[in-house]
Amino acid sequence: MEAEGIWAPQSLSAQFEGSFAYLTVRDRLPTILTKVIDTLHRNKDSFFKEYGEEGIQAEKRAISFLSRLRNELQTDKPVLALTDNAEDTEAWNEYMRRQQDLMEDGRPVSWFKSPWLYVECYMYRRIQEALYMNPPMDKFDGFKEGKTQSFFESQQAIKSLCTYLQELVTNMENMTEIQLRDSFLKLLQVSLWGNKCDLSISGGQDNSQKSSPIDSLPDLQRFILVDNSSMVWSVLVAAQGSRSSGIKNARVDIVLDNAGFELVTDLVLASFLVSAGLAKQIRFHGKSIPWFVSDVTKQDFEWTIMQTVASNHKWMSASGVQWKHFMKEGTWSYHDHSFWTLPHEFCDMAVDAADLYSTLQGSDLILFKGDLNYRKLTGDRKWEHTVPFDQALRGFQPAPLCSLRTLKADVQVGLQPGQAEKLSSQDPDWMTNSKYAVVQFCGPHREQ
Ligand SMILES: O=P(O)(O)OC[C@H]1O[C@](O)(CO)[C@@H](O)[C@@H]1O
Ligand SMILES: [Mn+2]
Repeated sequence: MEAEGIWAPQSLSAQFEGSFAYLTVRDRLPTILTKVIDTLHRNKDSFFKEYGEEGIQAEKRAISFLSRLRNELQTDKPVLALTDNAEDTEAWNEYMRRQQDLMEDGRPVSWFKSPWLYVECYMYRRIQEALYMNPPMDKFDGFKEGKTQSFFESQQAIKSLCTYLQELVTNMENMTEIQLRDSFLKLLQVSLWGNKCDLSISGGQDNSQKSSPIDSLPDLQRFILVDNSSMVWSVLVAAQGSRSSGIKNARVDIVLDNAGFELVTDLVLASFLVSAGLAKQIRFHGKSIPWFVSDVTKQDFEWTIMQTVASNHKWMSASGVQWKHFMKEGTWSYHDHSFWTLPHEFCDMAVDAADLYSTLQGSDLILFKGDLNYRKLTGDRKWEHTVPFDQALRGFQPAPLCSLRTLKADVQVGLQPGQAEKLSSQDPDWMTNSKYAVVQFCGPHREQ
């Protein structure tokens, strides 16, 4: 397969029976749809209270739409064009035509025959269509309850992380560069392992952080298969150097993944970067519609900061107050772009979302959180494990970038020869059980 003249292997797909993609489309996706349907049922009374009979009728129509969708999926029907006239509808339909052109012998694009990345994203967009088509349901987030619950279930870990952050901030002035580096590396790893806590891999089951995140780090170190953290540090230090010479202010972009505990770990890392003077500006990127069960939307982002402020734990609330202030003064900002909820591989961004690509070019470092972002970075393809990360990016290089990801899908590049074979013999599920992680960097850097 060729895109922009750069060769890439086949896409992962449910057409390969027994593959993780196959099991996801067969088992996990219908379960997620069933949960959304249940959630709508359970909220019937509140729809009635808020919107009266109109609310109940809209809920019924959305449920029947979702039941049909589940049936289409389970019986491998052709995927349908979207009809909701939203901002991104045409982009989705255009992408469907592109997929159709890739099908051999003119078979229709369908759930089990097409690329996994495409059909999985498509399912979440169809859930949104069910709501868009049935106002006043269009504002409803069927995953909100799960995200809220995962935040509350991780309270202990959040408190201990915020306490750690506030201690660092208090002692920052007396810290040597080595201590600063050490603290940065710890918080980067906390943000990395925060990615274990998504709700999509567990079909919406509790996956929250229970133990102290800092204390767990030494035991987890050996599960990091590629660790380019020192390159990330070098890039930050270099950007800071140019800032002191008055050339620019270092800007870090964080492409967020999940709400709940993971989001807090990202906020803590971002808070540290600003307090330590390693970044002057942080731009968070989130989703504009509910996505992959637990992904952060603007509403989740604001809610999380508000809840942190309102905590009765001294250091948690102090952290929340600080974050609210960062947002107010513009040091932090939240952005969403429809591209993050399209099915495209990131190598398409320069052409298909040129505005987003050029915005990202202004960054000194982009952190991509989580598994789905990794799948999009590498195109979710059957790469050999030893292919270099920058090759799998196929020209996607808006700025120095780093993926922080626990492995939940069977695509992994940039390993040493023999490393994958050894892992397979020790732990056959190493690519999907989220026990392993990578900190994978691409971009120019100087070792510090
Ligand atoms: O929240 P993350 O880390 O992007 O993970 C999303 C999950 O959804 C999947 O895309 C599969 O449903 C996996 O790749 C991953 O388990
Ligand atoms: Mn996610």
